[in-house]
Amino acid sequence: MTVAAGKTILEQDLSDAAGGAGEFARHALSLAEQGEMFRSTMDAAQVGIFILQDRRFKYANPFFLRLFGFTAEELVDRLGPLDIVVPEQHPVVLEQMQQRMIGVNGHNYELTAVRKNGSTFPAMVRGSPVTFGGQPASVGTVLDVSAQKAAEQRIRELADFDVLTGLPNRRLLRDRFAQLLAGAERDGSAIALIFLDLDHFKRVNDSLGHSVGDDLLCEVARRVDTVIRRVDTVARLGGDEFIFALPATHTAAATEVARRLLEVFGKPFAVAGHELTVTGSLGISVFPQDGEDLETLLKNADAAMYKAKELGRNTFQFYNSAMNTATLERLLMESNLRRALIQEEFTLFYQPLVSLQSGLVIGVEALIRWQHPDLGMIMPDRFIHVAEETGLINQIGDWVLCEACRQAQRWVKAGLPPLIMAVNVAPVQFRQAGFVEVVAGALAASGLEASRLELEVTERTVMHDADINLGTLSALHRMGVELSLDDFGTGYSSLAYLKRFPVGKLKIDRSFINDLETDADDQAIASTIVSMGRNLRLTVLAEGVETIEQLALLRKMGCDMAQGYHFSRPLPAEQIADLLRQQPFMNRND
Ligand SMILES: Nc1nc2c(ncn2[C@@H]2O[C@@H]3COP(=O)(O)O[C@H]4[C@@H](O)[C@H](n5cnc6c(=O)[nH]c(N)nc65)O[C@@H]4COP(=O)(O)O[C@H]3[C@H]2O)c(=O)[nH]1
Repeated sequence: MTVAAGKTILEQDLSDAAGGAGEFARHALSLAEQGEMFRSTMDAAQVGIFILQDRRFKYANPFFLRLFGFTAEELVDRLGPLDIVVPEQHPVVLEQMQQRMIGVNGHNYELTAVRKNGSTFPAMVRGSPVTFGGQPASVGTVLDVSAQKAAEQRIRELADFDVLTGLPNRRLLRDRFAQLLAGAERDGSAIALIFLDLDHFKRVNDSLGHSVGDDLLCEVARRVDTVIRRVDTVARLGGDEFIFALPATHTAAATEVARRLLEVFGKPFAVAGHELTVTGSLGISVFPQDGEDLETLLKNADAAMYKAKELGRNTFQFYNSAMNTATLERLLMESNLRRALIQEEFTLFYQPLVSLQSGLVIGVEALIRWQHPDLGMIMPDRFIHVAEETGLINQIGDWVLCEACRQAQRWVKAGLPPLIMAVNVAPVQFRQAGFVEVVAGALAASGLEASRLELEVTERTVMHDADINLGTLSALHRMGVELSLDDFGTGYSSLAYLKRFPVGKLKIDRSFINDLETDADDQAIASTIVSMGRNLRLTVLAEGVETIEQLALLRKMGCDMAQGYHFSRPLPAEQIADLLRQQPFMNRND
């Protein structure tokens, strides 16, 4: 059987339907016209479309045949999905076929497809169960996603490595450290973290110029890399700061590595015709006694490094608890936070979200502030993590949601145009039981339409336990609430989950916008995210836009929206109202 098989099945199906219902005569189109319409649609479709029955292709449209390099005669009734997918993925394909047989709808999934000539490509496939001739069958689509995968890979590479030295950057360090931590927790071993800061590096930059400074950093990176083991990670945090993460390393072994690192600086560096003598100061913290997560260990290693500088530089110090009073500070903060909730010390500021097409403010992001009676305004970076660690974030987050929804309605009542209200949702809050109900409650109490609420979650939040989160995201999506991915580019940046999760907006992380004018890699990342978003029909917003040059570049890339100090800092509700009254308040591309 050939492509004609497709006709047979379709026609039979149509006449079954017509005979059964006795309605077909009333339809405007004849059977022949319907058949014609089917064929021309299939011929023109820019996606591979196939029909499967009994594990064999019964039909494939021209796009599909071109994609795989088969003729209809070679494929139809002769081959099945297992013949065009790499063997390792046969179990997945079999399971999917089984699901379609029992009538379960599929979602997008990725496969490595094999063409007739043996070459492979990443394919995005989706199937739906149907019945043909009274027998179960499935109809599916397939797309070649090589270009998107290449873009994803490029984003990840650019996002994970320091461009100057090629060493892992902070993001990759965070990922690697999470793995080390899981291992150390499993087998009860220690991890040492060494913070290296070059002594008087600024003098090199100031006296010999940045390019000599850069060359020196590369040379240092090369040398220190020779001192550590393969299992160790050295990362550059930026400037002249390097971090070493050493698994299974107790104090004695860490001392040994620190000595070797100091020796690295024993010989002068030959850089751009100069002989430079540089030394370094090292601070060391050890998991678990000096901290149980990367941030704490980094902070403590940093404190120890400062101590080493105080002691005359070119030496190392281990962290001890007297070096900072972080724990005490945290305890204080926790009880303070509880009181702040009761005494209503929190307030929301709002930062405009601007459409780059119209120049209008079409939404705001709610950002929490803590108006402390003695300390004044405290920014969220100082207390949100404590709230997350202690679970208080649920109550704080619920308050933020309700207040933000209420405020959005207050502006409408004051005669201002309706805005999108974007609210940050912390991972713990997102995963709490009943979160969907909390959102529904906030909407009902305020009267805000669901479509005007946008919840901002980070990539890491949704990827953690993706299946459970998919349930929550889908429930919110069904309610009509918009979902946006915050800090995009710093996590997984994966097409597969973007397609899977009902997300409507990507927010390009501020770290890619900071140096947009000068950093070609950041430009590549931002424009890749913009085009990825466009392909997936997602709105893309750039965070942290501070200059007109950044704005111009983003416009050129086709970015939809932006947010940042260039337009406005986060403001109290009344000032936002003033600003909205001046709309169109900015077409600041001049
Ligand atoms: N340098 C620079 N910064 C800019 C610019 N434009 C905006 N920002 C700052 O970037 C942050 C944007 O919010 P975010 O990435 O969601 O990051 C937020 C968010 O992760 C968290 N946060 C704030 N409010 C809440 C909240 O109600 N709930 C939760 N869970 N987290 C919140 O705290 C973070 C920091 O908030 P803020 O300090 O208000 O800092 C805000 C904002 O003031 C710019 O042009 N340049």
